[in-house]
Amino acid sequence: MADLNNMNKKFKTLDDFVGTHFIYTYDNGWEYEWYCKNDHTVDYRIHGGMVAGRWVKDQEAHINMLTEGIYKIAWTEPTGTDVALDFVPNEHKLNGTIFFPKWVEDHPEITVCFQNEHIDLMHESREKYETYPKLVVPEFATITYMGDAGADNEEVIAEAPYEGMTDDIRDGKYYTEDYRRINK
Ligand SMILES: C=Cc1ccc(O)cc1
Repeated sequence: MADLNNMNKKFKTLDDFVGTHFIYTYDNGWEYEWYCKNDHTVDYRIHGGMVAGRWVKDQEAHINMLTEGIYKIAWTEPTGTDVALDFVPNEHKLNGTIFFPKWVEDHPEITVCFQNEHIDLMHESREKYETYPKLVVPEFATITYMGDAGADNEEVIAEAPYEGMTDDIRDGKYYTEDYRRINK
């Protein structure tokens, strides 16, 4: 049986981190949901902030354990946005830095979609609009949910975010005991 919301989980190894599903709120109020799908892939959904509504599956990422229980993840996106996350899950916190190209700051609505179905539009937009100056957003975040979804679970991030979704997940109303979606 998978642990749905295990805020007491203790992280030691990279294996402890892979397969974990997190929800967290940045100090600027932006709420994100992020899944370490395997040791080189992440899925995520954005619930609050400049690009709320955006969701992404199968983003390639560099995922490393820096020292016991501390993890660094970095990737570059089809939009040209770069992301670096430092997770300290045993303390329920992380530090994230997002480097947005100017065009995403100017036209965030273009990126608010299920990106996997609009990769060409992301590539066209990053050529068409301005890259610089970049908008750098460095923030600490507080983790409000940690679930053991297991690796390569396609049901974790499988639909667009909706109002109240993160409450449903935290309240145990969204996934079954074996971490499948309840309402499909
Ligand atoms: C732009 C993507 C993104 C995903 C997760 C996160 O914490 C910050 C940015």
